[in-house]
Amino acid sequence: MEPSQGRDGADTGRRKRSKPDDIIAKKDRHSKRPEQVAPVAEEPAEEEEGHGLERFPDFSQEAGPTQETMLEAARMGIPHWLAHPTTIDCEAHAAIDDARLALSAHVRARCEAAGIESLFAVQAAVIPVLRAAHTAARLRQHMRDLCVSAPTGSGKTLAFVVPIVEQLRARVVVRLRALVVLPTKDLARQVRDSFAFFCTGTDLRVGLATGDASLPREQHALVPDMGSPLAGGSSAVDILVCTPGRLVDHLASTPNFTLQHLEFWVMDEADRLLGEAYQEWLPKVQASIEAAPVPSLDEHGGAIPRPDACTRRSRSAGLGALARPAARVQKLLFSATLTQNPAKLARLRLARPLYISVTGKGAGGTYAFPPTLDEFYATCPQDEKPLWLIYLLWERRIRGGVCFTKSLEAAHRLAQVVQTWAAVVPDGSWPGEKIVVAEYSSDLPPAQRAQTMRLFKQGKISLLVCSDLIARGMDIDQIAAVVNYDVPTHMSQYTHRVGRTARAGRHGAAYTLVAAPQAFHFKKMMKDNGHWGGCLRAIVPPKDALAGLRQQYEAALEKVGKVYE
Ligand SMILES: Nc1ncnc2c1ncn2[C@@H]1O[C@H](COP(=O)(O)OP(=O)(O)OP(=O)(O)O)[C@@H](O)[C@H]1O
Repeated sequence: MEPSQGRDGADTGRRKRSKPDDIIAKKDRHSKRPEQVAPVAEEPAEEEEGHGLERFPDFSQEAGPTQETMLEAARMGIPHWLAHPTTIDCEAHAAIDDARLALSAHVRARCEAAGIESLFAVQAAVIPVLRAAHTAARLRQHMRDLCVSAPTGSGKTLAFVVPIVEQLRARVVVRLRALVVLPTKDLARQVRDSFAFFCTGTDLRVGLATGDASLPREQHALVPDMGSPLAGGSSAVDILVCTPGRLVDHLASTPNFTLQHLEFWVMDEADRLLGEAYQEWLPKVQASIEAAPVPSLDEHGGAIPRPDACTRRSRSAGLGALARPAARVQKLLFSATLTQNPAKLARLRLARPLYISVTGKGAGGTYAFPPTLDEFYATCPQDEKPLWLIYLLWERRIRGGVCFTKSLEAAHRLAQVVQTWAAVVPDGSWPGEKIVVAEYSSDLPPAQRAQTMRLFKQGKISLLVCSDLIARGMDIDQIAAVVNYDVPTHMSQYTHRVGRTARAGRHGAAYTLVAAPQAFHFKKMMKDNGHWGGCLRAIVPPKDALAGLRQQYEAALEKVGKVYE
């Protein structure tokens, strides 16, 4: 039966067939995988926030905190600043030439080159704070650390890229002054590209340390002089974008690599960075920033600071009466799902922190979503989920879709089933163009991953099936829809996954397939986070709507089943 016929045609009954779960969730032993390569870090299972001390009182954004919720926050040990965010309306854009932003002609020209007509709410809120802090900080030690929470796709990257470039543009000597840490290589590359774009036309140099290149190569790219120890270190870059593990490698083994000149320390996807040890990166970076520079020895063996040691932070340590108070590194945390765990934030020793929270759809709950996102869910039998995915592809005309599964293995097998199904659908029977499905996972060779992404961006792939590799932070314009094939285990995972679409004011749709055993958990998770009711709409296919798709689906299932026999 053709899919198009089947929509109104009758089902001829179900043949005996392999259960899709047996195929999709089977162990790896029969897997016909390409050559194994070192995997890229997958997004680990998110740690659930919201138990005991970690649970944040639910403040209504409109009404503001009541006396009761304030008391509750105090009782739970939540600091005042965390319980009282500065709330920004997501519609509060600002014109590029708005005087509060004080943007230079250079940055305005780069915005124009990027097609940016106005600044998004998070940018309009954060840029003036950072600009003012750095002008005033030279006179007064009043710089505040920032924690910024804003919906996915709301433009958080430029909220730190623009002010950092503005601040460093006028520097004379190259020093490592801005450190930007991200949890994965792909995200680090993406942010490096944003810096590179805004630094074009300036002398500023941007470095990347993710482990993509060998350690010696990275060392030479970052530190021009590794010969003898220099009190002030040595740097070939002003801005370093890195992953935490590689940063620790450089701190441990790159001569003259130093953080003593830092002015900005950005943690993007901060909740993920704070949620994992990454070789104890956090205390190591803190120790390195706070360490006094190593004095050089003069010819008489006395310790004197070499001229380069007169850094902002070493002045107070080395120059006695001439000492000025040490400048501080400004810490900037960004995430769509910023941790509200006071214990985790306390590890950062934030100074006079300011918490900026940009609203979105679902304001009032802990998580905010892009206002341009439409969310749906469909309750279906566990062993028919692939068929329901095919139904969504067909009925919702999903093109430029990303489908998230719970594991690499599940992604691999699901991709095989849907690919095989697409191949058995006779030409002409599918409304619109041919469906092309591809797998995108961390255990594919990097070249194959890059090629798949290229084809997806060119619109030659209709659906990418993947695990959580690109669930967080990845900014891909072409994603028009997200499918949660497996229900996310935590609300933050749901937020990041669905946030791959509906970015930068574009429309997008998110679909979640909820198998009966997960229905209770899914509904509870949504309700507990104030994201039920009008937020999601149920998809209920008309009777027999799936019948017409079943024949080819079962044929595909059987074919794939044979591979694993
Ligand atoms: N002012 C602007 N005008 C138009 N487009 C913008 C503007 N600012 C950012 N963008 C675009 O919006 C998209 C999303 O931005 P960005 O990746 O910074 O989002 P994000 O808030 O970091 O999302 P996530 O939480 O998912 O990481 C990017 O493609 C970016 O180029």
